[in-house]
Amino acid sequence: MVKQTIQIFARVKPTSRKQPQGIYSIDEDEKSVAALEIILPRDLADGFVNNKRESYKFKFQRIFDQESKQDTIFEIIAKPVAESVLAGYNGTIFAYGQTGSGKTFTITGGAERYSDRGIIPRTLSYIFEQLQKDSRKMYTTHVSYLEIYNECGYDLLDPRHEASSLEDLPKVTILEDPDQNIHLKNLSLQQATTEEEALNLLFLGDTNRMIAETPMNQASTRSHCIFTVHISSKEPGSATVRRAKLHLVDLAGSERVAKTGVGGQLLTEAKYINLSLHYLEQVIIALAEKHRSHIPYRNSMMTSVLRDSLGGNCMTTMIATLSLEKRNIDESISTCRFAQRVALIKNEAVLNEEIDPRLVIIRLKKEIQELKDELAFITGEQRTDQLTQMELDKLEEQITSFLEDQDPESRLEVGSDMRKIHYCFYRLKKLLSERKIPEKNEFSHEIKDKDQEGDTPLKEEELKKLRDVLKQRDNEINILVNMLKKEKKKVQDVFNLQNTNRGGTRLSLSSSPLYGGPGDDSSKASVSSTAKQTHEGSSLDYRSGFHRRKTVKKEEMSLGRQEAFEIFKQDHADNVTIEDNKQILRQRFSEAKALGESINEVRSKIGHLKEEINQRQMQRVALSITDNATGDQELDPVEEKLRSKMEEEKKSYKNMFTRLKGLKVEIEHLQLLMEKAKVKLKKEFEVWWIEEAANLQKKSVPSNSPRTPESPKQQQSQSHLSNKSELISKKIMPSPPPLSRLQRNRFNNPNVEERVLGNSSAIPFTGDSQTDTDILAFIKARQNLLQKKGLANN
Ligand SMILES: Nc1ncnc2c1ncn2[C@@H]1O[C@H](COP(=O)(O)OP(=O)(O)OP(=O)(O)O)[C@@H](O)[C@H]1O
Repeated sequence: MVKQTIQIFARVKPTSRKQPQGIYSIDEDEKSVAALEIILPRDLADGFVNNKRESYKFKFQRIFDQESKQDTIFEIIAKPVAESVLAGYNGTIFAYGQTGSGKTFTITGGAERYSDRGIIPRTLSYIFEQLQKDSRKMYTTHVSYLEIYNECGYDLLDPRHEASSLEDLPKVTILEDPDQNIHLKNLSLQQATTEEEALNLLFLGDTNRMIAETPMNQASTRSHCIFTVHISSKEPGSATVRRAKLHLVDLAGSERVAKTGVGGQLLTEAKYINLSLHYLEQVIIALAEKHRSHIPYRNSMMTSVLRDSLGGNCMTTMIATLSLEKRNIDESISTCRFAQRVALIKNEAVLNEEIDPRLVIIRLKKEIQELKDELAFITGEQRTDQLTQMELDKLEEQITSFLEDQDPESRLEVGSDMRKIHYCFYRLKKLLSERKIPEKNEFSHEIKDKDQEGDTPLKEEELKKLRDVLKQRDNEINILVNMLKKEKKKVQDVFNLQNTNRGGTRLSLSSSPLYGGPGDDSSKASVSSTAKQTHEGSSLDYRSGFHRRKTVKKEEMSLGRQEAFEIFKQDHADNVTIEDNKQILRQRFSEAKALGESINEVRSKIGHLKEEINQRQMQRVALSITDNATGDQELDPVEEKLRSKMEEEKKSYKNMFTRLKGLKVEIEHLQLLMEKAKVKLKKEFEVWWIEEAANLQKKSVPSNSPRTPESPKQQQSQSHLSNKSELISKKIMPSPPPLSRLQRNRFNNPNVEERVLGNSSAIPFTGDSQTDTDILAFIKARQNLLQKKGLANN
């Protein structure tokens, strides 16, 4: 057991504007702790933060200033936690801080550069690297990704859904068993056998999170996210399984509602966030108090899920993310105060070891078989599990005559065959429960084994010993089978619930020590084959899910919108990122290609050198035979030279190979970043498109002025355009934009068409109000863009 207080670290986000001098200072001199001093600017010191204090000092394990890079954060904060998870302890790293202070950047990473990878991808990379190195154990790794928004949990790794809103994602609920273990119903657990698979899952979850958020609901700001890596390990042949979980938590923005000054839906969200963070604070206060027996974990979903991470069996680390700009000073001080309280909490992490009941059963069964064989050898009888019909009939006769025998001393003699003994007990019990045994025959006397008196003492003793062992083993098996049944029932219950809820089958997570988690073959065996298929199917699905999404979206986009999309994306910051990353990718690809070629060259050089050395050796042997010389022990300088050259080539081969491996990971990561940026770009375009259409509508509707009659020339030109427009509109607008019904109704208003028609005779119309509205929206949007870029005619 490791007793440890929660480790607290602080990270200061770089400021975009020039930081006023002396707003904070870091003192690293003190032993094993660092102090962060926040110095209030003069104009704030008398203000709302606190009465006239000028500076605040907070202690942390370490403070990372604005210059700190992601690799340092990983090395110092996350690596030790990952190491303890690999050793079998649970671990949690959570980021806490106000919106925009860098929580997501720290936990997941930035979306632009490979070097901005956050704790999750770096930890996955480290974990898989370590697992690969350790061949002494068998490891199984699974991941899950949970989002908590307004007190509801959502599974971000559901491969069966194309989420377009949060409600599309499977809802995760909390179940608590009688032993107070938390089970997350509906949270899928996806197996990841490589770093690449795990990263794909992370990106799938992030994309689902991004797709599901609306402008009103910036999910990243207003929701809590928990990415969990589950590792189980076992040495071959051992019955002990170690399980550990690593929670990587990105909490919602911690700012107070009063300051944000929000209303409506945002206020509701803010209340939920503040409430759940308030409950988190309450849990932390309660844990920090000595002799406090009740800890209010159940108040919110987040504290329930993180129960083990706070005051439980876990090594926990908190990162306080701080934005030390003047306007954020008060929030930063709150964050630091919160961290100081968290630092008081003690956790007791224990190794999560358990016996694999499946293996114990196999061992016991083997032992039983051996005992049976031994018994058969001694008794000279070969037994099967079942009694034959003849044996059963004979036993029935014996039982009847035993029950009918008036002699109280009479005995039921069935020998030492446990199957017969069990059968007799079974029959007697049945008869007793059916009350078919006459009062006087009730066997209240002890059954004594006097009948064996004639046997030799050695045989009798041996038989008795064997019988005892058998009985003991039977008992053990019964206990284990019951344990398995209980587990199977738990899993089955969850499946049944899920089937009822969603018409599908999913796995459930549990924090119970016996839970059928990753790598637990026993639980897998107990899961129905349908469930297994679903699980296997899903882990395949997610790999294609991320890429499938983009194809679907592309097909949906009409040519007109595609044109608008092309213009839209030209200036978009994400497009710049995509283009930059494309550039980097090209470079990396060509570097990888060149490296591949060099590796091949070096490989063939090594081959040649080997051959040369062989030939040299053969020559020397041949020479020594022809010259009849014995001095072949001498070192051959030529061979030595060849050898050292070969060593050099091998070294460079190894270096190049390591670099190539690194390049592969970087290329994959960049590809995923680009994919994510593209999805985001498209999503933003859709929002913008709808907004443009709505703006156009707003401008058009209020006009009630009668239309000026058109001149015959106008009418002529219009009808001409109208005919032509059918072709054009078909060409550029095959599908309507995804407008809401409300918006569609608004657009269907003939006034709009008429008004704009009256104003812009050059616009092609189709006669179909929906398509015409699309055309108008498109043209207007294009004009706006061109105006922004200074390319408009007027
Ligand atoms: N240490 C850092 N270095 C460079 N950029 C950073 C750093 N921290 C944050 N950023 C940038 O600041 C912006 C806001 O950061 P981020 O999204 O991580 O904040 P957050 O605390 O997660 O906010 P929210 O509560 O809204 O999720 C992002 O554009 C991010 O890239």
